[in-house]
Amino acid sequence: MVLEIKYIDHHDQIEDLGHIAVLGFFDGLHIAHQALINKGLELKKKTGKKLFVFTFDQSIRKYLYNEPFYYLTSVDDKKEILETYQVDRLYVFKVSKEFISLSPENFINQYLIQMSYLVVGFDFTYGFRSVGNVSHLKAYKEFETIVMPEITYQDEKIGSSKIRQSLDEGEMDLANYLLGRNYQITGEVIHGRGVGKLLGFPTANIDFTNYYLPKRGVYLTKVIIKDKQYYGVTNVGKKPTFKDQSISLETYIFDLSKDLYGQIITIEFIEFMRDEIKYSHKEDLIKQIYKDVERSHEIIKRRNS
Ligand SMILES: Cc1cc2nc3c(=O)[nH]c(=O)nc-3n(C[C@H](O)[C@H](O)[C@H](O)COP(=O)(O)O)c2cc1C
Ligand SMILES: Nc1ncnc2c1ncn2[C@@H]1O[C@H](COP(=O)(O)OP(=O)(O)O)[C@@H](O)[C@H]1O
Repeated sequence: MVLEIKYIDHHDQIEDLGHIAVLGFFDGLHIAHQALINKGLELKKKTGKKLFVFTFDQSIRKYLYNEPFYYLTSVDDKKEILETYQVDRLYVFKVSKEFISLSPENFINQYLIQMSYLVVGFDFTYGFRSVGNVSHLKAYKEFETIVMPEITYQDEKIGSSKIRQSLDEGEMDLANYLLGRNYQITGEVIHGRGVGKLLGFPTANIDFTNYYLPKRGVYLTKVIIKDKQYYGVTNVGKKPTFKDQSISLETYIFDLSKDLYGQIITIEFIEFMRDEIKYSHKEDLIKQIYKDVERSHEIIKRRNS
């Protein structure tokens, strides 16, 4: 099903009447977010109404504090995931000074008053200074508000902070469990320094822009290129063996030999294998990468058996 995507700003109004709106920033679109979407889907099946998801183009908190935001899922990632859920439309609020100044009442009146159902999480807040909350929403008689309770994992709230923490620790099994899929980064293949080919391991360097990077080191990954799937070994890091200290995300892709520059590819992180090492001789790094490739084949076998 093709999902329609509409960006809206503080001038826009929503013309559709009587549908289901699931609201949230949804960074990660993890299993707790998926519970909200599933609730919306259940209502859609029961009532025949359309299912809309409302999200924001960036984190309002980071916008307020003027901090950079490193996301777990881009808007395009969210669109792709929601396509598998029979969501009819994705509305993306464009965060701006005017948008965040909307009072809670104006926010509801402008965008949501004509909906039949609102589905939100227990800690959802909205409107200027986030003063609108779920009890305010429940007071509206125009629509029914369904509040989804907190979902926990080992007594902790499942959320993007917990996922970021597991990515920081290289705990990919936990991160991927909480996400309900493998953590992935999609971006354009850009030029590196051309050293990879000289080492005998050409690597596709990805422009990861504002994505949250997992712990520095070497990973077994899956690589998706135009719907075809490969395995690879990915290095996230500063390549301490060399002088260049910039962080890169680069992958040696198995069973592939072609020019990838300019293509948009997806890297899925499966398992953290080791930390980055600073070698005095590049020959030792080459030997280590041979070992990484060998070990990654063993991991693939173990995981697929
Ligand atoms: C599987 C793998 C493991 C790597 N491990 C290390 C490492 O431990 N230390 C290091 O300095 N660089 C490591 N690298 C990065 C290489 O140094 C890098 O691929 C090379 O510098 C090529 O950079 P380029 O893409 O800019 O040409 C690794 C790369 C791969 C693909
Ligand atoms: N198996 C492969 N895995 C990754 N990239 C490959 C592979 N085969 C060919 N390439 C191509 O080679 C380029 C990488 O070569 P490399 O010397 O590492 O250059 P750069 O420093 O620009 O990344 C990739 O961007 C891609 O176009």
